[in-house]
Order: sequence, then structure tokens, then C-alpha cells
Amino acid sequence: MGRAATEAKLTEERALVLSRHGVSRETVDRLDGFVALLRQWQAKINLVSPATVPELWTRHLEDGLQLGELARGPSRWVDLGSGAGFPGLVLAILLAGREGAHVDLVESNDKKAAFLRAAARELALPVSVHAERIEDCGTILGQAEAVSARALASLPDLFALVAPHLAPGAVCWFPKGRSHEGEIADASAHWRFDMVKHASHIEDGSVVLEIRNLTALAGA
Ligand SMILES: C[S@@+](CC[C@H](N)C(=O)[O-])C[C@H]1O[C@@H](n2cnc3c(N)ncnc32)[C@H](O)[C@@H]1O
Repeated sequence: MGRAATEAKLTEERALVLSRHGVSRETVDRLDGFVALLRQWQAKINLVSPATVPELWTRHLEDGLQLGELARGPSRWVDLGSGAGFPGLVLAILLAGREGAHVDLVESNDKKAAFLRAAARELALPVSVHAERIEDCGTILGQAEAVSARALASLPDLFALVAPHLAPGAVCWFPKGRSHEGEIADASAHWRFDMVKHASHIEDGSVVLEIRNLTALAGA
């Protein structure tokens, strides 16, 4: 897609997304700042698939906005495998200004972590970036009221990563695509959990899974 068409699509989809999510002027300014910074860095490092840049608002930002609306309570989040900040940085943008709010972003890729740090600094967000492997971040996970992860791993693999560390009462929020039913079936063979499945607006058949009370089944 050429530059003019990219700009037109971004403008059109920004208006669409903002019409679907009532956010404050300050939040809109921070979302715009995030998009500008991401596009600036994207010219140097591959933060998101280049084909999805014209659809940044609908493919990437809106997932975080939707998650923030579903999970209004928690102030202390951990986002695993944050990549370019989805959904973790968007959640931090929504939480900016709330007393006690904090989002830990875990991203093992040094270049992406550098981008996340730059964005957090420029946008004055309540964020810590951990350029580490999730497997080494048990203490951070243990402090979370809510954990998010998008496009990181299958549901059983996500459960294995988080379960040993989750504090009692912590809630996991995992956006999932159309193949979520198979992942839920696989996870159910080894784990007991309470789940609410929220329909996602991002793509037909996609969902946001809200998971509580995760425990390993005996003998699994
Ligand atoms: C497919 S990307 C998804 C990024 C983002 N969550 C999104 O939805 O756009 C997965 C990200 O997780 C990071 N990652 C994968 N395994 C990881 C691990 N064990 N510890 C920390 N980061 C990891 C990768 O570097 C990559 O940036």
C-alpha cells in the first residue's frame, strides 16, 4: 500500500476505533503519540508486521482498548511477550493517572524492549519494561492483579508459564483467535479453571478469555 493510501486508512480507522470507544482527550493524545512513535521506530526495526501498519488502530490498538473496557478493576498488570506494546502499552495508556496503577511489560527482544522504554518515557506511562524471559519473571508475575498475553503461546503453554506464580485472585486475560476452542479443550485435559469467554470485536470468531482459579489437575 502506498504512503497516501496508508495515511487515509490510518485516519479512517482511527476515527472508527475512537467512535467505538469513549476515551478521554488525554488518552486520545497518548494513543496518537504511541502510533506516531511506533511508525517512527518501525522504519528502523520490525515492531509489527509491515502489512498491518495501515490497520494499526483496528488490528492492534483496539484489542487493548477492548481489554481495558472488559477488565476495569485491576490497577496492577503484567503483560507477557509485549512485542510493540500490545496490549500492555495500550492498557498503560488507559490506566495513566490512576493512583497505584502499574503495568509490567515482559519482552525478551532487546530492540522491542528499547522501543517500549522509549514509548513509556515519552508518553509518561506507569510502566516497567523487563527485557527478560518470562520464565525468569516469577516474582513480577506474583505481584499482578491481572495478566495479559496476546499472540504469545497456546493456552496450555500460557497456563504452564503463569500458574506457578499467580497470586490468589489474579485474573488472566488472553485474546485468542478463531482456533480458541481447540486450545481450551487441550488446556482442560490438564488444568482446572473458571472461564468467561467474551466475544471480541477484532475479528469474527475471536474472543477474549477471562481465566480465574487456575490449578493443575492431579496427575496431569
Ligand atoms: C508474536 S509476538 C506478539 C507481540 C504482542 N503481544 C502482540 O500481540 O502484538 C510475541 C512476542 O513475545 C516475545 N516472547 C516470546 N517468548 C518470550 C519469552 N519466553 N519471554 C519473553 N518474551 C517472549 C517475542 O520476542 C515477541 O515480541
